Amino acid sequence: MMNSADAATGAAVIVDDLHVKRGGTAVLDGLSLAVPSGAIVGLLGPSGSGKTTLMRSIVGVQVVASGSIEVLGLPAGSAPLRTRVAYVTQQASVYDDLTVRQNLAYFRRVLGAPASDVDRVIERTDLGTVVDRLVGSLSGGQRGRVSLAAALLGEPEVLVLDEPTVGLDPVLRVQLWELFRSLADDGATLLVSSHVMDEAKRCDRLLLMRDGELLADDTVEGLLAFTGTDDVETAFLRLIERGAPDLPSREPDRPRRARHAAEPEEPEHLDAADGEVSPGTSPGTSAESGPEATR
Ligand SMILES: Nc1ncnc2c1ncn2[C@@H]1O[C@H](COP(=O)(O)OP(=O)(O)OP(=O)(O)O)[C@@H](O)[C@H]1O
Repeated sequence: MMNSADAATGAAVIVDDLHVKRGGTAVLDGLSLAVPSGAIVGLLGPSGSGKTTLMRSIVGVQVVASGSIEVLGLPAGSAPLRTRVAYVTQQASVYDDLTVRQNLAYFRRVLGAPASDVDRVIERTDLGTVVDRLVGSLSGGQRGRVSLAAALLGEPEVLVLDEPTVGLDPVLRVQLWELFRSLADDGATLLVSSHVMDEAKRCDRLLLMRDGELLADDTVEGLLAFTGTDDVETAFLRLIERGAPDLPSREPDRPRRARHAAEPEEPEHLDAADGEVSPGTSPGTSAESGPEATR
């Protein structure tokens, strides 16, 4: 099986031996992985397994203790990536007192995207019937789509989406996954987190996480074959029973570091509580309180 983490070419994101502490506790402890270009990669794992922390690290809004993260060949969070990487957080934080169109027009200007982009993303996210409504009057699912629309402004090459389908009905979930697929078909790379294991089958590759560790980095078919199971949920349980991590796809010359080896000291520049990076890397982008479309 291919180990995407080691395929230096064709990877949009390469994470190597990443250590992150939050609240003084090791949350990611030596994580290495890669996200292939033009693919939809599902980031799955139970609540608290570190999915959001990994995504925050990849978009450059999380202080990391050690390790490296390369996005499109550049260090995560570096200035040239601001218009090339979009981040949609779990919490919608578009402006409630502006209409859909006003929100998108605002973010469009901040990003320096072409004016025609507003209509393009409205159409792509199927928001045409609510463009003149205040965002505060929309349903949760609609607000989420406004966030996604904002993230699509400027046609970012990498989209990092934190649980974008939470709270959506099955029809909307299917529509959203169809949109993700069309974005990938157009060449975008998508990293999409989810609790919902049955969404895994819509992904080109899966990263299964538990307790800040990677249990698997494989295709759905590869994962099912390796675990001898029929569905991803059972495969996940099987990996836990087997005492994973023992990644099937990892190459022998890249041994996985022992879980508690080389625990780094917390760097001096970490914020006291959490290791948040200050806002300011992109328009309205604080780590957890800014607009969810973060560049
Ligand atoms: N601001 C914070 N301060 C301290 N610890 C935090 C903070 N945010 C998250 N953590 C801890 O980091 C760990 C990983 O959290 P994270 O949000 O990355 O997990 P997750 O897999 O995204 O969870 P969920 O699916 O519930 O969103 C958890 O143990 C969590 O309690």
